[in-house]
Amino acid sequence: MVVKIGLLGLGTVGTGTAQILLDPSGRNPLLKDITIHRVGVRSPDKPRSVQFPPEVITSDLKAIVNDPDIDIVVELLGGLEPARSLILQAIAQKKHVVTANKAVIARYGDEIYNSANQAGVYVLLEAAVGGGIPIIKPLKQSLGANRITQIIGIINGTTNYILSEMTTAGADFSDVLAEAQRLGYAEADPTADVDGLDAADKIAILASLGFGGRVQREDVYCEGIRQVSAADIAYADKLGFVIKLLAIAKGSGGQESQTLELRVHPTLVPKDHPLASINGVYNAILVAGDPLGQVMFYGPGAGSGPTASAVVSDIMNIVAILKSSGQTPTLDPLLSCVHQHFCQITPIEGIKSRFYARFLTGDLPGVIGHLGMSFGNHQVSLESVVQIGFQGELAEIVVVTHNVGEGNFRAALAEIRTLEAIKSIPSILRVL
Ligand SMILES: NC(=O)C1=CN([C@@H]2O[C@H](COP(=O)(O)OP(=O)(O)OC[C@H]3O[C@@H](n4cnc5c(N)ncnc54)[C@H](OP(=O)(O)O)[C@@H]3O)[C@@H](O)[C@H]2O)C=CC1
Ligand SMILES: N[C@@H](CC=O)C(=O)O
Ligand code: NA
Repeated sequence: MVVKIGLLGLGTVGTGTAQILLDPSGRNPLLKDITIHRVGVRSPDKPRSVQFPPEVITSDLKAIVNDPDIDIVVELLGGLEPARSLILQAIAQKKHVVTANKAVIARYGDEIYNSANQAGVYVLLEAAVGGGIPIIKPLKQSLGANRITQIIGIINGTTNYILSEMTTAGADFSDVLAEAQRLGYAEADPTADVDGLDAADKIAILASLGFGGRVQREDVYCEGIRQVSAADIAYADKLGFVIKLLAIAKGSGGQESQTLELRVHPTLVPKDHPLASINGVYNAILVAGDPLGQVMFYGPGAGSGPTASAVVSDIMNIVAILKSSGQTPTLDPLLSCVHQHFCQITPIEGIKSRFYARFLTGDLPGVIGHLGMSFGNHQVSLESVVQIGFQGELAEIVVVTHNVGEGNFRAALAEIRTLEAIKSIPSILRVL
């Protein structure tokens, strides 16, 4: 039995996927039973690094999802539309779907999985989070015996690449972003990477799997890396931290958790923490659960080959099922998406964390005392206060707090902004 693939998209990930499927020697024998039947792109005449006969390539994507010969639709277009409609149409035609599209799944997962469960088909998405790192299937299967309490990850390769280059080479933000785009790591619109939206899509998916409920994408609190400056990277270094864009999901009771913390923001990570040494396009996801303790998944989080490796593993899973049963009478609950309810998410004001804040002040006696007083007025206790240097006439004071309520911290800052000596607060970051 030969399984026929309809490949939607032949860009960075589509090309990597085609390259694996067209070169099966030395890989799992299942790959020899897969053929790329049709390929859908925007511009069929564009020169490509993988060649297909002209009749295979088309810009008519609807014809692919409706083609009765195709068993599995592999959606590697990106963006919300037409990707969402094509996935739904493929499901309606009772085709299995493999996708790398976290943006669509994070927003329309509810609609897509309800349709897929009704149609009795799989929608697999290993490539959507962590690129080549196996994380979706481990959360669905290998870690299923645990009560998951935390998922903390560096899950955007582009921003990790940018922050790493800014830290090690003192490189300029826009130059590094251009290089990440050239290397195929960034989204078509890199705003999704830089503003933390891509990481927010991904943590919504991971939280849903780890905590056994669906997640509304708009409930994920999200800050990107635009406000992270060379000065903050240097101060963090002096204080024993590196700055990383972290995605965090926490719940106290595994799948019975009443509420979840769900957030993405640049974070000062202690240099001895396992996530501190994850650099470049690499991603890492730390999962904590009972009775497992902690496990960390690490590897290339973006790029053509690594992401394609995850796409093809999903295709192989479906091919193995099709070959062993000839059909899919009931969906395997460890591979499909069975949960129905939506998780409650704690608003960011209700979350406790440590903070780093940098102040530019007049170089006057008593400034540090006034700062300490204002923090104290709002029950914000301080771990350290240091005056490290000057910017022109202004003194630069950096404060790191203990674990405090976000609401208390914001109230203290509001009071501090009214102090005459405080000229500006150029950065406020959270500390792990
Ligand atoms: N790049 C990466 O490292 C990773 C990407 N992903 C995800 O994988 C997916 C694909 O990303 P990537 O390969 O980088 O994207 P690219 O922009 O490199 O490729 C997109 C492909 O889809 C085709 N396409 C896009 N829109 C349409 C449309 N409306 N009609 C017809 N064809 C269309 C393009 O056609 P044409 O070639 O003619 O322009 C192109 O072949 C995205 O969901 C992304 O988030 C996930 C993990 C890592
Ligand atoms: N743009 C994403 C690609 C993979 O999901 C990233 O940089 O991580
Ligand atoms: Na993955």
